[in-house]
Amino acid sequence: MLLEVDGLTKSYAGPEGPVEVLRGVDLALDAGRTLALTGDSGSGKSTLLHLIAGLDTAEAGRIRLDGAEVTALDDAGCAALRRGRVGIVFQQFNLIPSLDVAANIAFQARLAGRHEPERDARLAGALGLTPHLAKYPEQLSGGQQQRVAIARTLAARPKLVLADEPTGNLDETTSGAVLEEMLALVAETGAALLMVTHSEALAARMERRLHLSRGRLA
Ligand SMILES: Nc1ncnc2c1ncn2[C@@H]1O[C@H](COP(=O)(O)OP(=O)(O)OP(=O)(O)O)[C@@H](O)[C@H]1O
Repeated sequence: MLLEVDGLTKSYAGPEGPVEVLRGVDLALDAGRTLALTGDSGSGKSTLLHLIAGLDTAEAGRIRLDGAEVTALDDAGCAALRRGRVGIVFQQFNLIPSLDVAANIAFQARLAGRHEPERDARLAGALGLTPHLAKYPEQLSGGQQQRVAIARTLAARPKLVLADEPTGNLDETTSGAVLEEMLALVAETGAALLMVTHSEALAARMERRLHLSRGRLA
């Protein structure tokens, strides 16, 4: 199993004491599989993705990813895991302002030691970024920046893609292209895809769907 989550619990401080957002979440995802994660706004979907990526810590429970115990790693260990094996497409694009689009797309693949210029070029073409390769992030629209962030993640060929509403700012045609590229990565490399989405059409393209409600997945 590529990803196993057992009994994950997470609370945040609220005005009247801790509020439990996740109350014992269990999840298993195998390599080469796709899973849609749905749930109302504020149900804890982003929180779960952050915990899996090792960007935040849980109070209880266990996350195992590709043989590593994420919940037992320190910050440096989590960073190394993300660099090598996990691709993150979150709502903050985190592009590097001093690098042009081409260098932003190549950045993570270079860090992971897996840079292939032909792959970058193909992704840029598929996501409509070829005319923008020499531009800087500040010269792009929100949707263009989002596509650069997606291309950067897919260029690095991670074993697990964690995507939080990856097509939120995109029109239907571009959303379709993004989904096709994510599914192509799954088909080519056996990556697993865990996608948070409010879109019925996107969720329907995933093999499985889980709904987060009252702190639990069903
Ligand atoms: N750093 C934080 N401190 C306190 N509360 C937080 C924090 N982050 C999230 N929360 C709360 O935890 C709950 C879950 O938030 P989360 O962002 O995981 O929801 P979500 O399902 O991803 O929502 P959306 O679909 O609107 O993006 C919300 O009630 C939110 O207010």
